[in-house]
Amino acid sequence: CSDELFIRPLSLVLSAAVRKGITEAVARAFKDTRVKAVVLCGENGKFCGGADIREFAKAMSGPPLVPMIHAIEAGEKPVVAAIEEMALGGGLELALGCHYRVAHAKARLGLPEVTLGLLPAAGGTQRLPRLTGIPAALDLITTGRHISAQEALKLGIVDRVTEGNAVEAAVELALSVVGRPLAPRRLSNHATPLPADLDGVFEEVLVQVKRRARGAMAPVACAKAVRAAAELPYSRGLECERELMNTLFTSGQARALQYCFFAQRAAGKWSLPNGARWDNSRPRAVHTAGVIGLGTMGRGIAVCLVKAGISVVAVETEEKQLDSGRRAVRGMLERDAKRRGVTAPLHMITFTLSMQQLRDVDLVIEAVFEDMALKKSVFAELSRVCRPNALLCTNTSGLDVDELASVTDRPPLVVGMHFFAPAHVMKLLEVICGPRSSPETVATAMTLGKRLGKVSVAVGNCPGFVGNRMLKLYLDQAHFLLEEGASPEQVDQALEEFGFALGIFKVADLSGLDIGWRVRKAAGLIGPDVDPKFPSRHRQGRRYCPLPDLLCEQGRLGQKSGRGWYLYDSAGGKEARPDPAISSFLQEYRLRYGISARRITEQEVVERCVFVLANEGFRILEDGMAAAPEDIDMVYVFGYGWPRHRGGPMFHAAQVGLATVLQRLEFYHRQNPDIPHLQPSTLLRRLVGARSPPMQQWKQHIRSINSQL
Ligand SMILES: CCCCCCCC/C=C\C/C=C/C(=O)SCCNC(=O)CCNC(=O)[C@H](O)C(C)(C)COP(=O)(O)OP(=O)(O)OC[C@H]1O[C@@H](n2cnc3c(N)ncnc32)[C@H](O)[C@@H]1OP(=O)(O)O
Repeated sequence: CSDELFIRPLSLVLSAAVRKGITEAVARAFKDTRVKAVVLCGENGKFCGGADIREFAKAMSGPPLVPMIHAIEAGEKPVVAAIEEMALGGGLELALGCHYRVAHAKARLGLPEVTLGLLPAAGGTQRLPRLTGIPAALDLITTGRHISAQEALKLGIVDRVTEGNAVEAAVELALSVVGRPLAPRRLSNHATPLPADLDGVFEEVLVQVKRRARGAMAPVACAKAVRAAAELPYSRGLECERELMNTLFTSGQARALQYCFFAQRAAGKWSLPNGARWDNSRPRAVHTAGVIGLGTMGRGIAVCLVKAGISVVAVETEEKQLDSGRRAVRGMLERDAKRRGVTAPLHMITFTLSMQQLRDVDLVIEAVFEDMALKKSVFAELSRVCRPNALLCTNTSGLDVDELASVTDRPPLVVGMHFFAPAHVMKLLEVICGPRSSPETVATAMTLGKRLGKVSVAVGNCPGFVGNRMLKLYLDQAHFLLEEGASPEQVDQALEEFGFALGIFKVADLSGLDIGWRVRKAAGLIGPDVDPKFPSRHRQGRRYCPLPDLLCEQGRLGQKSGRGWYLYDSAGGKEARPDPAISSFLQEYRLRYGISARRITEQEVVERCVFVLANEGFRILEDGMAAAPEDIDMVYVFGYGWPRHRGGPMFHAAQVGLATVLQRLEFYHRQNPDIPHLQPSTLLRRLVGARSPPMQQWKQHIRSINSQL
């Protein structure tokens, strides 16, 4: 119309073309005497998802963001951002350069650059603190969390929130402010409001960020940039922001985190050998679900389902377990509802001792004890009870999904849904596609995972699937290192320095050492043929470490018994302390077997534990149990505490250099010829022979792809 001009970016992201479009249109609008005010909005009801991450890997082209935003802020006509759906990263920075901001009530705002190993380098670290003050800006910039429009209003980030049409509300606001002075609306002119204890605030944030993401550079750089906003004038703060960004931009960490962003999305695009794919297979609607077994896993799964709006029938076999399950699930739902200020949806879950109650559900997730015979009896019973088209899913962590399917009347409707403990918190869902799982079944499980807020990764049906198959070898290395002279705390410290949230022995104590003990018994590694007093260090033709079995025999089961690889204050205690008894136990063990302890370096701990993961990842690719290295990496990042800023074991191997990984594995294998998993995989050798092509080309080097997916 005659006195206003709409400028519409062309897409979700601030690509070079979009920046060009905005720069030119704003210049035109500022020049055009008929235009009194400008409203900036997005296409298709989405304001902006930020800079185009794909452009970061290319040479910079198109107008840069910083001067573009500066020109908007410096303009003599009011510019109002109409924020629909989202203003993220560079998108929010663009909005902060506008003189006013109107958001739709459902919009989300945030500066998630830190999650990509970067910082908001289009003036965001300088403008936001001037608007909200230091603590709120530090929180948003160092965590990257998204906030609602209501929270943004409270923080002063937006001027108005509307339930109606945000563009219309922005136009109304724009017209109402024509002629008002713009200088007070330019955030770069503002002085940053300072907290009384500036040093204290920053010290606390640095402690928090280091705890949250050990070894990650970006959160620390983000805090430094905000500090510049507290101490320097805007223009100097901007320089500091740029310098910090330069360092981050070229770092391996930023590359790894951006890789994770795309790998996470790629994992959703599954395909099966029969041609079924994410985009040609329709998932079933799931309104009601059954959960069988209310142990730790079943409880978490039931909570996830209810929170996603699915009615649940939860089944247990005995009154006592049912009661404690009911209390636990209700407690979790109530705490969650309290935190979110809503009513707990307790009416959506029924607790019962009768399998008959599952007759009408759309899908069942079995989460009973990890025992094939027990699971088979449950699946046979489900076949009898459930409607013929109900999906039957198992939360097994490693058993043969096809063997389970074979006892049912509907193998195509059977699929694995492997959740990770605690199931209502952990983001990973391994969807195990049995050879007979139908495309619709896989599509339903993958889509349900997404609906539950999980990162669903389709994997093949082999012992341990992807995650636990690799974990076993990682754990083996850690145990062998103890035999050779390391202590649990030394191994854990090296892994935590590498970036793992928790070292492997702390994780083992947390999960319970008896879990692996039971699995080893079932695999015939412990049994009547093994002398309990003097167990051999070789089983089934390879080196075996009986240390964890010996610990379990002493009743040291981890946190739950107050003692495991570490000592805890009490049963269930959380604070792990090194235990002198473990040190003597290891010394006696080495003495008994004639092992002379040697000094083990941090490098050896990390290389053996981490390279063995990647080595098995290559074998998994060769076996067709994962469709791509990205899938393996996402399993490790979202399910096993792998440090995101190192991309995943496969990405890390590529970063270190495949030739180096090969050479180090050969070295360790020469030292330990009885550990077959240190022997480099065929695919790794072939890739090195082909001069280490990029990850996207790895699959081309598998001789005969026998995809199980
Ligand atoms: C030497 C120094 C030089 C420095 C020069 C650089 C200056 C930089 C200045 C400023 C820094 C600003 C940085 C940024 O803005 S970084 C980006 C920040 N934004 C984000 O992190 C948001 C990322 N996106 C999301 O969170 C979500 O995608 C969403 C909320 C926007 C939408 O979610 P949803 O509807 O679930 O869709 P998908 O996630 O599936 O995404 C759809 C599709 O779009 C792709 N995509 C999304 N966001 C981006 C993006 N920012 N860049 C590129 N591509 C993006 C996504 O990958 C999907 O693609 P598909 O899989 O191919 O379908």
